[in-house]
Amino acid sequence: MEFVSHLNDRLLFAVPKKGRLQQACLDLLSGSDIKFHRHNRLDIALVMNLPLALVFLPAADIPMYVGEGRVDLGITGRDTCVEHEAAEPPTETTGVVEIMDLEFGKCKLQVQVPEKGEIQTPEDLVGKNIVTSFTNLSAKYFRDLEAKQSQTEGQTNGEGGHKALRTHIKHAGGSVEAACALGVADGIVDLVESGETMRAAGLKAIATVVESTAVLISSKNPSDPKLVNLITQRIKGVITAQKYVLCTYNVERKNLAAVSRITPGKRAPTINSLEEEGWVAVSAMVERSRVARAMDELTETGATDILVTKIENSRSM
Ligand SMILES: Nc1ncnc2c1ncn2[C@@H]1O[C@H](COP(=O)(O)OP(=O)(O)OP(=O)(O)O)[C@@H](O)[C@H]1O
Ligand SMILES: O=P(O)(O)OC[C@H]1O[C@H](OP(=O)(O)OP(=O)(O)O)[C@H](O)[C@@H]1O
Repeated sequence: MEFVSHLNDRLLFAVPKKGRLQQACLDLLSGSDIKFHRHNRLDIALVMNLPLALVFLPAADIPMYVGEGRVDLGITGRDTCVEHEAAEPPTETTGVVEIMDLEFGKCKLQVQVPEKGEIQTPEDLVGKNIVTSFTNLSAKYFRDLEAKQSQTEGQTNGEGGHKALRTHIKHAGGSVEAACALGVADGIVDLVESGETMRAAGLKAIATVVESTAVLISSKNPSDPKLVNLITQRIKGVITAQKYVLCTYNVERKNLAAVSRITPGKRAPTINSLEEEGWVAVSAMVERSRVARAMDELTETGATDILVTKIENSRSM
């Protein structure tokens, strides 16, 4: 394909082609001024203002491409990275490097069983049927559990070899929560965020295998480390801008110590003197999630003219 010849000098950056992480990823790219035009049905897009190409791939496949060094950078869930690394026998991978937690796509990979059944603990599932999209992590989880059980029962692994897994791990590509009701599983290992899907299927969680958020990952030896660093700094700036707001207010100098405790800033608040004797103007970054409370406390402490402004973008070390 003629298009592919344009990729030679470009850093390849994989982003989810659909699903839960995609919109937040596109917002991050847009906030980082990574401009691209994606042709209809094409999974590769050349970036117009950087020597970069975006590759749109299923989130679960991204660690494989990055781990094998075929793609330099990627955004996906941490769950998919640990699933890739848990392959047994190990796949051909040099491993992925987690550069940054992106703080969205928060979920847990959990062992779930029917709410009204006999199974109460993960140990009760040993030797039974498990359905999951995360077969590597589930096999590892139950292998460890079986090893622990054997130890307490005083059994050994024989001649140093891997003992065969007694728990049956079966793969399903989606709608995993239906597996117990359909009689193919005694338990499942699947992602939970709000818990709505789990409860609707009459299931409950009995253990957590992995906690996950979206992460920025790179291969061990990216083709252009300087560009990787530039993109990392831009993305970090966008995430900080999303997380913080800028709070400015006026306060009497005598109350400065008290208000600085309420809005300590990321490093320290910026203080400017006002024309009015004894008064100062303060500006500080405040986490968006606690700004309303901070404004209440500032008012109680005598601050006035409190303004909160959205941060468009940011950059710091
Ligand atoms: N309910 C959820 N809440 C938050 N993050 C989630 C949730 N489900 C999945 N994720 C995250 O998003 C990643 C992609 O999952 P998603 O279900 O969107 O994949 P997909 O590519 O659409 O595949 P599928 O076709 O299997 O659904 C997961 O690996 C996980 O990190
Ligand atoms: O705890 P909740 O907020 O309900 O979210 C959990 C659900 O989200 C994911 O599935 P998704 O909806 O992406 O579709 P899938 O089942 O096809 O993977 C996951 O596999 C669960 O089914």
